[in-house]
Formats: sequence, structure tokens, C-alpha cells
Amino acid sequence: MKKLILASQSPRRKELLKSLGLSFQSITSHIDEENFHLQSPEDMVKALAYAKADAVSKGVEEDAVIIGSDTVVVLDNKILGKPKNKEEAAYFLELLSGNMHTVYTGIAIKDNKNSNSYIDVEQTQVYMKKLTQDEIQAYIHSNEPMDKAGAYGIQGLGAIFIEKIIGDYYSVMGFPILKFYLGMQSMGINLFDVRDNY
Ligand SMILES: Cc1cn([C@H]2C[C@H](O)[C@@H](COP(=O)(O)OP(=O)(O)OP(=O)(O)O)O2)c(=O)[nH]c1=O
Repeated sequence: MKKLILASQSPRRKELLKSLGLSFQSITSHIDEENFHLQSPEDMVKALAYAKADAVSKGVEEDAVIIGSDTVVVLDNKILGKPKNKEEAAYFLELLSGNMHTVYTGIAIKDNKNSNSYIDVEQTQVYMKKLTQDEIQAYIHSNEPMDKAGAYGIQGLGAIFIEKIIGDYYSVMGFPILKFYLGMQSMGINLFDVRDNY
């Protein structure tokens, strides 16, 4: 039976995959994300998602399917990853305040048995309300921004700042569920069978 492996340490990705009723193991990949910064956001998140899956695939058994994902926030051609400190989190939130930005999430699935892979990217537009300095500081104080691309979490307290989104909510959270389903399908793996048998 094939084994499902999530090449991620992200609690959000684990939670979303779990919500589909899938059993999986998660293994953290150690990729130097700095090497991927010169490309377009689409290419960057696809390359990073694949690099994470590929790195983990090398250390696991042949009969495994490995899933990698990567998320960035983009505003006016500026790529915002995870803030390095609270000052950078405040800077990111000031940029996003009152504006529309795009969240890009790449997904890669690699079947270790035949080396087949699927790589895709989802884009979602997010509209954030105008934030006051007090709101920015109070939000940073909650600590929620620190491990998240763009310094906010749509699924947590950050939800209070979101006016609307156009696109896939789960992709903003870090894992594009529909693309995952379609990707598995394109590789000849039926998620309904996986739920029951893996
Ligand atoms: C925009 C946004 C991002 N995020 C998160 C999803 C990702 O975990 C994180 C972006 O960082 P990533 O570098 O994509 O992933 P990660 O380092 O958390 O985990 P791994 O590389 O092991 O898979 O930002 C939210 O949780 N909510 C949001 O609204």
C-alpha cells in the first residue's frame, strides 16, 4: 500500500490534509528558500513546493507519495514571505493595509515509485481593510503573524481584517485542496481510495 507523506512542518497544512480523512506522515524538508528568490512568484512557489517534496522523497521508501507546498504573498511585485521579526511584520501589514494582494501557493506531488510528479500553483486575491497603527501593534502582540507569509493568518485572528477574497480560501491558508485532489487524480491516484486504504 502506498504511503502518503507531507513534506511540511506547517500546522495548517497538516490540519487541512487531516480534515480530508487521510492518514499521512509529515517530514520537515530543509530547503534554503533564499536560492529561489529571483523567479516570478508563480515559478518560485512551484519550484519550492517541488524542492520540498523532492528533498523528502530521497529519504523515504519507494512506495510513497510525497506532497510539498509553498505560499507567498505578493503586493505590487513585492514578494512577502514570513516576517523575520516584529518590525518586518509591522512593515508587511502597513503595505497590505487597505489594499488587494495576491496569495500564491504552489503544490507538488511526487510518486516515488515511478518518479511521476505534478506541479501546479493557485492564486487568490485578498482584500484587506485599512488598518490603524493600534490594530497592527495589537495584532503583532498576539504573535499570530510571525510564522505566516505576509504576516497574517486568514484562518485565525487575522480574519477580522479581511474584506473579501476571490479564489481558493484553503490556498491562502497554505494548501490548495482542489489542486491537490486534481493532481492526485492526474497521477492515477483516487483520493477516495486513499482515504480507505492507505
Ligand atoms: C497568507 C497566509 C499564510 N499562512 C501560512 C501558510 C504557511 O504555513 C506559511 C508560509 O510559509 P511556507 O514557507 O509556505 O511554509 P512553512 O515554512 O510554514 O512550512 P513548510 O515549508 O514546512 O511546508 O504561511 C497562513 O497560515 N495563513 C495565511 O492567511
